Amino acid sequence: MTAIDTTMGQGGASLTLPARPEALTLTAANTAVVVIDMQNAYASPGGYVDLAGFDIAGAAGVIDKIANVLETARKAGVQVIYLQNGWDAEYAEAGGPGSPNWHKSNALKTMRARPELSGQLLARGGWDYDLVEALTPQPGDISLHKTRYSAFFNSQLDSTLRARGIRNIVFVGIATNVCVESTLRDGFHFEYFGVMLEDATHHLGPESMQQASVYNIEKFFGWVSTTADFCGAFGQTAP
Ligand SMILES: NC(=O)N/C=C\C(=O)O
Repeated sequence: MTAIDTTMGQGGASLTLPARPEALTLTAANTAVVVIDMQNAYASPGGYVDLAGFDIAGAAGVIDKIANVLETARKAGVQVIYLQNGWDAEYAEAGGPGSPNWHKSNALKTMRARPELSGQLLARGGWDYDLVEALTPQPGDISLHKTRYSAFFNSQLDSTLRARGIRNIVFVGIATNVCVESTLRDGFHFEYFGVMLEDATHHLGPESMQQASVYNIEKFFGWVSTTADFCGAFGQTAP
């Protein structure tokens, strides 16, 4: 099958990333790895999603996969961009009762139900907001803050990507069916090619959520690949 060419003839050493439903031809320079919300809130016992009653057993497994992806990306000269989800310590950025976010956020709901947790969940400056230690950003990586599920909303992600000529976003992180999919969908509408590494993402809710996102992305919004294929393709490029 012919690969889809995302380089638009702009030159640079191109490579082919195996993906479904089509392989993609891209360059290290026109690609970024976007790490969605690998914070204690989403991946550590005692973090927000654990306290809110979600099963986080599968989260630990994606940390190692993401670490491999990031190591390969940095060596290949692919820009690594971290997103962290949350709000200021006073939760003004979360919106008040006039915001759907105030009503739907399970972090805010958990704190309302358990006032002893007030101020602890997803508040900038706290442990819950911090990235998991194993995925600490390295020199050259970019860290951005976001306040809603989509990393494109009210953030610097689009300008950061456009200023660097990046057209392809490789997604890793948590949660597949919430912030990863929301961001990939918005990226699609902003003309980015979104590729999700299915084994470097983890869902919230039943396993069928992961499968539904994979189907949605493969069929409508982007491409699905794996850690092994990403590392195989980019591991052979000189920076
Ligand atoms: N990072 C995410 O996918 N977050 C999902 C839910 C939340 O932040 O409440």
